[in-house]
Amino acid sequence: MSESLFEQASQRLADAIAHVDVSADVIERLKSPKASLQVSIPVRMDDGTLKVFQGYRVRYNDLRGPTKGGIRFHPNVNMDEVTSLAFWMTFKCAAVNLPFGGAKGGVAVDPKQLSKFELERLSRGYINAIADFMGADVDIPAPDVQTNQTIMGWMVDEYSNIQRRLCPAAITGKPIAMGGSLGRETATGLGAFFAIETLMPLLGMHREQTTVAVQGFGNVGSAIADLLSKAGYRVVAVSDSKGGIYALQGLDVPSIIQYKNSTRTFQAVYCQDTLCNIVDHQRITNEELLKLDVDFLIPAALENQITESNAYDIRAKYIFEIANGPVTPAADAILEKRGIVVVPDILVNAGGVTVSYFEWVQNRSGLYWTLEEVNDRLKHSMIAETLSIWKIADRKQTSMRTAAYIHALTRLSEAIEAKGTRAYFVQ
Ligand SMILES: NC(=O)C1=CN([C@@H]2O[C@H](COP(=O)(O)OP(=O)(O)OC[C@H]3O[C@@H](n4cnc5c(N)ncnc54)[C@H](OP(=O)(O)O)[C@@H]3O)[C@@H](O)[C@H]2O)C=CC1
Ligand SMILES: O=C(O)CCC(=O)C(=O)O
Repeated sequence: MSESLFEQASQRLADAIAHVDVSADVIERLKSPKASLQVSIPVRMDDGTLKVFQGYRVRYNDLRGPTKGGIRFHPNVNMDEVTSLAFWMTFKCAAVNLPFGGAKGGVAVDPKQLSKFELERLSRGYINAIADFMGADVDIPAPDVQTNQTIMGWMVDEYSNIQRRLCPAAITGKPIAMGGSLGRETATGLGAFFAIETLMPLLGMHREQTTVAVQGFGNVGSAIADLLSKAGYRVVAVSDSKGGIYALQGLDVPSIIQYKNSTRTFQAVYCQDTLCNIVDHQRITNEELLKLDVDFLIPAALENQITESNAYDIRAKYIFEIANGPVTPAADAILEKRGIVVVPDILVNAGGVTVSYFEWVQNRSGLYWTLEEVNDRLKHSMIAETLSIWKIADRKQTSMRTAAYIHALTRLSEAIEAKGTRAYFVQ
């Protein structure tokens, strides 16, 4: 029988434990989620029929602070996936030293099939169903796959209505007009950019000679492609759920973003040489994109994209995981043997939750920051944590992933030990 996603995720912890002096209590506390909730969400559809959707929220661990993590709307959402994502959030928040634990949520739905009003009713219904499970000091949701600022706006409004007071700090990634932070929308991409730029000199790489392929062209994929191409990297391939586009001489990313925003698909881009400003571009599949001969491969879509069945075909020199969990543990082992360096999700994509933290701080203090302030703080944090993880990998002779888990586990262990054992745990 194949392993569940959560069993795979847990292996990352096992790899790190071998390198850190942590007590059996700490390991035991981190093996399972603190609380998991599954809810049925009845939604009145525009045609008058009633549909019930399944929603999930998992609070994995709150020993470093209230739990934090996004909400995903996707047909494949299930408890195993949400638990894994909540586990990764726990280690991500600790890896970049945020005073948060980890959580994640989602609804099994294809939001592309819903009207805007149906989507709003579903979003409000989800919050209604999990309202007792969340809050600014308990659990703070945010956007993830196929959710965005608008949806967070409906959600925070619904939560505030339930509480009969404004609760901006209960959800981050909101519209600016509702207390959202400047810079949150681009934060995941920008955080990844700072991590990459920090590593460039250490890897002996130069922007202009570096080719990049990005899988996934949503919030984070389009942002990182744009930032890298503007900084002089050669972005040669991008893709969305329908397939990708490749041009050896480099793509005109801003034109593709504009086209994607107006059509929601790359299909049109393939046929629009003038819009892409490229002559020799070709259409590729997502599987082909992963196997391109590039310097940097950036998975920015979903988990389990690089597995033992395609890991031997990967030709990139470095993989920067912006998606959560795009490389399986079995693939990791193969890539490591082949000398391909994987820079892990819990570091590379931590910019989003970092600016979510800044949003929460601003909501609670009532003092709002400039975009420059937000981005400067993000930059400072990403550089510091990337260098710490790089140094651990060097000192302990481990992969960057294991180093990131060692870094996070050390902080989690301190929090767990500091709390001590409550009397009722002792027989
Ligand atoms: N949003 C955030 O702040 C954060 C996101 N992440 C992670 O980044 C990843 C992407 O999230 P985000 O950008 O927000 O999500 P979006 O929904 O904005 O974008 C997802 C992108 O992936 C594409 N996609 C979906 N399925 C596939 C597939 N099978 N092959 C290739 N591309 C596919 C989508 O295509 P199409 O456009 O056709 O739908 C879309 O372009 C996720 O793993 C998420 O957990 C991590 C940290 C923070
Ligand atoms: O911004 C947040 O709180 C969470 C972002 C998220 O879901 C993630 O990092 O995977």
